[in-house]
Amino acid sequence: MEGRAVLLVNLGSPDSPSVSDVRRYLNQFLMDKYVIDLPYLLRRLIVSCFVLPRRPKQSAEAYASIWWPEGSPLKVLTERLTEQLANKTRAVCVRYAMRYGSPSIEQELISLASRPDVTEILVVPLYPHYAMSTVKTCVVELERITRDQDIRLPVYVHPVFYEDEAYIGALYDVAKPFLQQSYDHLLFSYHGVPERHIRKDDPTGSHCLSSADCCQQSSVAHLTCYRAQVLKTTAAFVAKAGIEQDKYSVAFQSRLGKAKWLEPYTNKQLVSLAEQGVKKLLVMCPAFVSDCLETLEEIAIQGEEIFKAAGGESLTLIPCLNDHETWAEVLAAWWQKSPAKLSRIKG
Ligand SMILES: C=CC1=C(C)c2cc3[nH]c(cc4nc(cc5[nH]c(cc1n2)c(C)c5CCC(=O)O)C(CCC(=O)O)=C4C)c(C)c3C=C
Ligand SMILES: [Fe+2]
Ligand SMILES: [Fe+2]
Repeated sequence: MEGRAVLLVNLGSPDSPSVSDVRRYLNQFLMDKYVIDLPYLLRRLIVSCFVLPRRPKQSAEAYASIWWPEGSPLKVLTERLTEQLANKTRAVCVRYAMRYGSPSIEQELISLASRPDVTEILVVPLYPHYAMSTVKTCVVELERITRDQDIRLPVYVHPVFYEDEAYIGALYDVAKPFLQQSYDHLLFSYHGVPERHIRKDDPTGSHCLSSADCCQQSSVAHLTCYRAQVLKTTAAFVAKAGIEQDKYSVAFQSRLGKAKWLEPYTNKQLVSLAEQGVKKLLVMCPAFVSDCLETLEEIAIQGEEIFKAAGGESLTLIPCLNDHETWAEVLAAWWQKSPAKLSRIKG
């Protein structure tokens, strides 16, 4: 692996919680055709007329409530993970980039490719599960950059790792101290996606979301089915942690717009759990590798309010993998993976 550099890629955050920075970030994010997958003019209309007039102010307030003195939690945690990984590998260089905002993938890829000691680059998208709005957009962006910038050295992408034993082990290491305390229920809250995204990516054209148990049947469609993959993460985690079937459930958060997203929705599930008599609730969010607005604000602040208003007593958020030592060790083992287990970007 001599000459291999590593680039960790996360989603991104605004530069600051000011309304103008949040507006710029939301515009870049939501104008991505893999996030709002509509024809350009319709997407432009929706983003400009329905999202940008009001959402930046609301989101800026939410960001301000979780912002750290060093910056956005997602960005600071990705930076700390990068440092940990650099200390644990012999990679010539370990850097991070953000799909939206800064530092951009383009800037970091150009900088790595221009170093004489770098002979190949391993990109690790920090998403355990495939989704067009996360992994696909990242791969398409890498293809564009290598083509436009004429990057000739091999650029490899690490595959999704939703049921990788080491990843599940790291999730368990982080969660163990919380699971050892008394709790009534564990909720797995995954970022949602529109159902349309899942159907669009289904290579069979007919399997995904065709029945309530389609994700339990074996199908080639699961290579790109976000729902099947998050259910596999959940199953692997509860098997590892020995959690009984009546003590956990799965829900999907962060819905935007009027389209149907994966169900059940987290906010409704929080009310339903409280109404069923759950008092002490644990929530973990394995779709996020780093704590961010969606965990620290949507779950730990808003989610707690919803749960308590419906009769629950406490909601405890289990942190994401962040810069946990075990997670950095898992990544340190992955950096040496042979090209046969990675996919190469076609420039
Ligand atoms: C159509 C809209 C969106 C899709 C689809 C979507 C998928 C998706 N997102 C993440 C991870 C994160 N999303 C975050 C914030 C965020 N997401 C959307 C919209 C969609 N996401 C918006 C508009 C925002 C911005 C905040 C807001 O205004 O609500 C974040 C947090 C970033 C941070 O700065 O902390 C993450 C992380 C995944 C994994 C995913 C699909 C599986
Ligand atoms: Fe999102
Ligand atoms: Fe499926």
